[in-house]
This record gives sequence, structure tokens and C-alpha cells, in this order.
Amino acid sequence: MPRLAANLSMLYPELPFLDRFDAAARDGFKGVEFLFPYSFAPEEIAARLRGNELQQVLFNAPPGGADAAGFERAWADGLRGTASLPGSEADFRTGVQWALRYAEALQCPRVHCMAGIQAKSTDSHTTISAASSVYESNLRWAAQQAAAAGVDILIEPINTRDMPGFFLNRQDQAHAVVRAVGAPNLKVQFDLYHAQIMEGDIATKIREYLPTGRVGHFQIAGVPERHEPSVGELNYRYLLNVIDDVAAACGWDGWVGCEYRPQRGAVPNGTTDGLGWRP
Ligand SMILES: O=C(O)[C@@H](O)C(=O)CO
Ligand SMILES: [Mg+2]
Repeated sequence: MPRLAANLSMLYPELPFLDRFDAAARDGFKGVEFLFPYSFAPEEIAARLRGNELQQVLFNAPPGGADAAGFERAWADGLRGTASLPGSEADFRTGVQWALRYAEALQCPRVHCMAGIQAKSTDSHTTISAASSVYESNLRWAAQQAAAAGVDILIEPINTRDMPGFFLNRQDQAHAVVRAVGAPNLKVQFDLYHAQIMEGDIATKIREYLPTGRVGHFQIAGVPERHEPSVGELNYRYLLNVIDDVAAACGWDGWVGCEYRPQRGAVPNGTTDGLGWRP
């Protein structure tokens, strides 16, 4: 079975963030991921990882803004990354620099840079081509900065129902960007939940894309409610087996993030009680 990481932004919602590391370790997870660490000192998080013998496998660069308070405000204001936003290049670079400092402190090998939500425009062709060119040049710069630290930069296609206007929505679009940028440490974060909503045919896409070496990470959740993978229309056992088989054949050695909202919500032990789906 692929290695499963607990997503601490979504799992254990009944606990304060720092206590979620202890809970994940108690539940047998060896890896964790989350969206943003910036409200906490890197040393505080590193201590939780060390104390629980957990690996940090992924987190996100800031969604926008220029400092820790600004990052929180940006998310609350609806910013979902700046990588494809013309005019936000300075915030993008500041965010990547913050992320790489945390990645070093947490010994985390992957940072996800969200593409961002495009402003509505009457001239959509010009908007898309300006966004594409900013996106590629920002990602090229980020990948260069991250290479020196041994970190992969990830991009994630996200479904337009949850994030209307988000720039990156499909696997083929993401792989085309990675090919165009041409940096070996720029990879795709293949979230099966978003992919099922946008395009389906998930097993075929795993078989198509994983052997390319361009997939850096997977995430799973049930569709459409984003609860436990066992709830909903995806056959997650079959899909985890497909990942396992293809990974063994091509030597892929990554993680699958459990990025779902527990069906029982924020009740005590709701996440733990819902973990029976794990193989
Ligand atoms: O799928 C998601 O929502 C996350 O992986 C993310 O990074 C943005 O919210
Ligand atoms: Mg995801």
C-alpha cells in the first residue's frame, strides 16, 4: 500500500492544530501534511514532528500577502495563491521564500504553490495568455530557488465547483505547464478528489501520468462530500492498488495525503473512529 499522510488542516478538527500531530501519530500515521504553518514558529512545529517521529511531507506556500498576518488575511479574503496572477509577482516571491525557510526547518521535501483565482475579464483570451506566461515564469523562478534546498515545487489542479475561477483545473493542463517550465523539481500534486469532479477516468490517468516522473504527490477523499475515501463514488481500494502497482513498476516512492473532512465532524475521536477505511 502507498504511504498515507494525515492532512492536519482537515483531520482532527476537534483538536488545536499543534495537538493534531500527536493524534496522527497515535493513529499510526508516519507522515503529515497541512495547508499553512505560518501562524506558528517553525521550531514549534519541528518539535511536534520530532516528538512524534513524524515526517512532514508537504505544505503550501502562502496564499497571498507579504507577512504572517497578511497570509492569514489573504486566505480569509479569498486569495488562493498568486502563482498565475499578473501584478502579484512580488508577493509570490516573498511567499516562496517564507515557504522554503519553513521547509528547511521542517525538513519537508515538497511545497505546493497554488495557482490563484483569476479576476473576471471581458477579454478572456488575453487574460489567459497573460496568466499562463506569469505562471510559467513564477514557477521557473520558484523551482530554481527550491532546487538549491532539495525541495520540489508542486502545482495542483483544483475543481471549479469548490474554487470558481481557479486557474489550474485539469491534469493535462498541469502536465503541460510542467513540461513547458522544464524544471526537474516542478511536479504535479494529483488530488483524486478534484480530478474525479473535473474529469474522471482516474485509474487511466494514474497509469498515464505516474510513470512520467512528473507526479510528486497524491491526495484522496470521498467524492462528492469530501469525507472519508470510503464514502462516495470513488473505489479508493482499487485506486490505491493502481497507485501501488504503477509505483512499483516505475520506482515512485511518494505519499498519498488523506485530505478529507471526517464525516463525524469535530466530535471527540471523530477522525480516529472514521479511520477504518485504511487498508
Ligand atoms: O485540495 C486542496 O484543497 C489542497 O490540496 C490545497 O492545497 C488547496 O486548498
Ligand atoms: Mg488537495
